[in-house]
Amino acid sequence: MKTDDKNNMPKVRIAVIGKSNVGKSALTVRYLTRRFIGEYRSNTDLLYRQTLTLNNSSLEVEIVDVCSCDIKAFPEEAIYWADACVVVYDITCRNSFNQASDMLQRVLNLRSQMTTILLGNKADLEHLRQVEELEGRTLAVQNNCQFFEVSVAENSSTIYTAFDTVLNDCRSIQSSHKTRKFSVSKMIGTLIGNGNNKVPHNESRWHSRRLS
Ligand SMILES: Nc1nc2c(ncn2[C@@H]2O[C@H](COP(=O)(O)OP(=O)(O)OP(=O)(O)O)[C@@H](O)[C@H]2O)c(=O)[nH]1
Repeated sequence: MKTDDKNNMPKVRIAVIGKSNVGKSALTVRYLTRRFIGEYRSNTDLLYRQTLTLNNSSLEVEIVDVCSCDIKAFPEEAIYWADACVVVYDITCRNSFNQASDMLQRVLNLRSQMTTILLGNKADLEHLRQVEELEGRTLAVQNNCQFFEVSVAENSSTIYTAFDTVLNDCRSIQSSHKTRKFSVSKMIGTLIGNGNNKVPHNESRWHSRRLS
């Protein structure tokens, strides 16, 4: 299990990706603070760190909010860094759905076992809808991930369900890795490596932010 070196607290890292303007920053800030920030302009990737309580235990959560990524500038580094990925689109923007579809494929090509969810945002704008809920659900099924439709603006409770699903899934994977690690000899571990298959990443280039 990934732990914080200082206090042994379990840690889960999440990458939030999707086309520009789908609400990635608003979603991240809403989840961590329950506040809605209407205009959130940023031209850099932001790394949020927060200690949360999940199932009565403390958990260090790190979320990288990848700014305006598209398929040409796919955030590979963030995908290798993270334990889980939240792919966001805007239900009023067909193009953002198409990009989410490409991104899902790309994520799963890089890390086929990664915990991934698909999230359709701006459900409050029903009159402007361009992507039916069933299309989102179908895309998620095709990519073997969970699907949620939410409105960050209206503070849908589904936002918290979605993130809790991700965190619970990551923690159970981390626990099973930990158990497995102790059940094989150090020699085998040395020979086969840790199986992370991760490329080096430079976390320091992300702007770090702690919200309260
Ligand atoms: N109506 C509505 N607007 C939303 C919702 N979520 C976010 N927005 C608005 O959508 C716009 C974009 O939100 P951001 O959070 O900046 O989107 P982003 O994906 O981080 O954008 P980039 O930083 O450009 O990648 C802002 O004007 C938000 O107020 C929502 O659920 N409903």
